[in-house]
Amino acid sequence: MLITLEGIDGSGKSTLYEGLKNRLADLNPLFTREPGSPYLGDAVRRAIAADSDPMVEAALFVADHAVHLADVVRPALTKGRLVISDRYSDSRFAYQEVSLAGAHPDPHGWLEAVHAGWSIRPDLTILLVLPIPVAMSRLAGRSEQEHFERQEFLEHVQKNYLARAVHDPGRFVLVDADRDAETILDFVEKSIRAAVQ
Ligand SMILES: Nc1ncnc2c1ncn2[C@@H]1O[C@H](COP(=O)(O)OP(=O)(O)OP(=O)(O)O)[C@@H](O)[C@H]1O
Ligand SMILES: Cc1cn([C@H]2C[C@H](O)[C@@H](COP(=O)(O)O)O2)c(=O)[nH]c1=O
Repeated sequence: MLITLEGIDGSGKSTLYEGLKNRLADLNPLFTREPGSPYLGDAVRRAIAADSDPMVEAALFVADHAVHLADVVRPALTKGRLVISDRYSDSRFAYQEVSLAGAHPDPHGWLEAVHAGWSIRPDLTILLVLPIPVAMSRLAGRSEQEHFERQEFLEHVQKNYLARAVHDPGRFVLVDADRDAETILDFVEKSIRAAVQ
């Protein structure tokens, strides 16, 4: 089973991901993330830091996904492992539909086409939803700000995530991320345990 954690920057995904490692240890999940595939993850992070051309960045995210699927996700799923990924293809649809606006005539169509036929659909997607001002105040403490971490940009990204959830309600679990980390962890742990049974 493939479970993904999604949400805007600052929504608390990494905090949740780390917490789930302890909570779900008995299920022996494979914890993984995007971007960050073997041998391409660093290139993607350098491209983000360098504020690259949006199409270059989008192509790198897709390439990172391809390596992640081929070398990490698919082999684990084939062995029957539970896979939990911090970010996955919904990040592309939420972020690159915004970043590619103006750079490509049909960002959504391109993203659909480039994933069709080979990418693996998650069984369950945990979407952390957070008011943008709260996310911005959480991100303000960071020493390095990425170019995606702007209020207007993140507003669009969160709208895209919510639209995807509306179109695929059976896959998405929406989580109010404006609560304390322990409460969120309790709720998500229960949702995942219910899904794997
Ligand atoms: N439930 C919470 N309540 C208050 N602060 C939180 C909560 N969860 C995380 N934080 C804090 O918010 C900041 C961002 O959290 P975190 O790094 O987990 O977010 P993220 O979604 O992984 O962000 P990014 O995608 O940009 O890496 C951190 O300083 C973290 O300690
Ligand atoms: C997978 C993926 C990620 N992004 C963006 C989202 C974040 O701003 C950065 C890095 O992710 P992290 O969770 O903060 O480490 O990249 C994206 O735009 N498109 C993607 O496909």
